[in-house]
Amino acid sequence: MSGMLKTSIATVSISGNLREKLDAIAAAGFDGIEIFEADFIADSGSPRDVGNMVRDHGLEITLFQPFRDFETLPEPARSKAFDRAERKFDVMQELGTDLVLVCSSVHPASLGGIERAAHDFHELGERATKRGLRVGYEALAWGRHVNDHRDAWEVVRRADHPNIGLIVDSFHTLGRKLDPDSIRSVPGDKIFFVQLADAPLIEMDLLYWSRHFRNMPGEGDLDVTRFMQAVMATGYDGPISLEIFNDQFRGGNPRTIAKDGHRSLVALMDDVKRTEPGLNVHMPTIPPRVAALGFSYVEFATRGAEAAELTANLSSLGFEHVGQHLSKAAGLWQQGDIRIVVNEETSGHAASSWNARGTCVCDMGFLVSNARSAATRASALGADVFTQPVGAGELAIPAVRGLSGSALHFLDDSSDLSQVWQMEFSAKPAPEGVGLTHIDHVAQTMSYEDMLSWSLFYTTLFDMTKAPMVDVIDPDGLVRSQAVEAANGSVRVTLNGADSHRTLAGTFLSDSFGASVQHIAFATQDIFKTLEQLAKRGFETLPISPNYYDDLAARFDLSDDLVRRMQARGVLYDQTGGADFFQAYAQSFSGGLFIEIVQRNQSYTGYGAPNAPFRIAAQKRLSRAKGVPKT
Ligand SMILES: O=C(O)c1ccc(O)c(O)c1
Ligand SMILES: [Mg+2]
Repeated sequence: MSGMLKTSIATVSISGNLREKLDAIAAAGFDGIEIFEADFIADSGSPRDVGNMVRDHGLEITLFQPFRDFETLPEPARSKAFDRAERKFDVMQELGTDLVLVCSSVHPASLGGIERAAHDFHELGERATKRGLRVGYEALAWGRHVNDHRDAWEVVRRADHPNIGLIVDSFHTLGRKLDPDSIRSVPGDKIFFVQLADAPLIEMDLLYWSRHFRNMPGEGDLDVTRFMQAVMATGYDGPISLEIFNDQFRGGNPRTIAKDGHRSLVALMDDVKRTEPGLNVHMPTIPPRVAALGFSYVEFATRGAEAAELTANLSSLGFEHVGQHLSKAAGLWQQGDIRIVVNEETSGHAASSWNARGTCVCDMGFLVSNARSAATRASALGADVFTQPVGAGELAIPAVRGLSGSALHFLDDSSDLSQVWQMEFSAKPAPEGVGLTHIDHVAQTMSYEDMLSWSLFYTTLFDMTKAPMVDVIDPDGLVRSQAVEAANGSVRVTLNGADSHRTLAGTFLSDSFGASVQHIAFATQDIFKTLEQLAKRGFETLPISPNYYDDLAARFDLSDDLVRRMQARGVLYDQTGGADFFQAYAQSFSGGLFIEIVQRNQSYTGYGAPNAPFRIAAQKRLSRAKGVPKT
């Protein structure tokens, strides 16, 4: 009987030289690799050396690939193809792997014909058997004659050879919109190998899409779970292997990409088990995705004058200092359900965050359905557990490392964790303040290439889904924004990816020495009432150009009075499907952090992206006027 399912990844999926790739793949927890011919040719070691190097990393070579343009050639090309195959067999034996992938021919001279192909594969099977090797046939979505896994299976079936089997690849099946359930009728022992990849739905040439835009299962839009359910239903028990051709990954950090890949496989197989419990999936059981019910708190690391500026800001926003930590230099500021911890410790996590990047969000607490399960699932998905010494009278709250090493704590109502505010801060009841009720969303700014990693992080750990990607137009460049959201919007995080240093997000990214929370949006039920009370406290909103309001009156059917009131308070407006959205901004503090105030009609699901160019222009105008360098 079989043991645990083996995980594998193709060496093309990540950057670096072969040794760097192997280090990253082994560290991420994979069992094996598909070795791409080019990776081994580029290495200076002999095939035997390369094989040993792979095994020294605790990895096995699950597949050698690709062997191209083999089947249905006329003579003399046909004989040459068999000669080429024999040379590859030599290499495989030296490397120490028994399975080769033959992808369907794109050769202009190939004749096609299922029976002719089956005949060629039968003969190849005979030759492979002499060497103790096996051959898998994969239909490329753009193959000249065979481009559908059902036809590849018919070739394999008719080849009728124990050493000839089928290789399925989720991209080729799902990318061509073929029904993955057609795989269910293939006998599991005739599927020799399974390759997995997702991809964003973009209309383009299949080959170009496949070679440049594949990504990890869960990072794209294909139903890889359904594909994998079909594969597992056949009784397949070979390796599950990622084969990701992606321009960005080729230049990315090999360790991050490998980790993301392993995370995607663990989450995928967990989804497969949960969606179709009857399947025999030999993977360790992990807790299900955790419901994210709200933000419990956001914690700033700060010090001295910046701390004074931050608390003055909070105070002008209607927050009150409701408690002080029993042993740490950390104050709790609250209004409604919004808790902000202001941490001025000179040692520990907050201190090192402040040392590295100045005033910043060093920690967030999510209220979840079950905090312990969240931590267990997070570790199973490869997150780094975060721990700090727990002082007398303090609770050990489970946590992992989030964006850029920041902490992400899990709290729930079902255990003593809900007592933390009383126990550690002797917190007074929260004031109503100016009517800010809860955190609507937190915006994390990162470099564009980190966006997939973090959306995968949130959507595999929590019961959260991705909203459609939005372009935020900055006067100096484009910022991509991807929101991840819990059902009914109880937790929303926007991931903003900058790739130019001249955008507001890009400037923040370099000034804050890495990815971090750039803004926090607080919700109110009545933005005008809230802003009126704030004005009395001397709070200043970001001034918006009068042109914006002329345009607004032209774009939407709004009363003159409403537009006038918006203009008076610097309120921006958006509407989708009849649902209103109002937003206003506070002036930035501490190197570009800022606060947003929103009033969201229940069914408005966006973030006011159409307003971003005007808001960003206003922020840049203001920082220039204040003489803040570089923006
Ligand atoms: O793009 C290709 O040529 C290619 C090669 C081998 C594969 O397994 C594949 O899915 C694609
Ligand atoms: Mg493939």
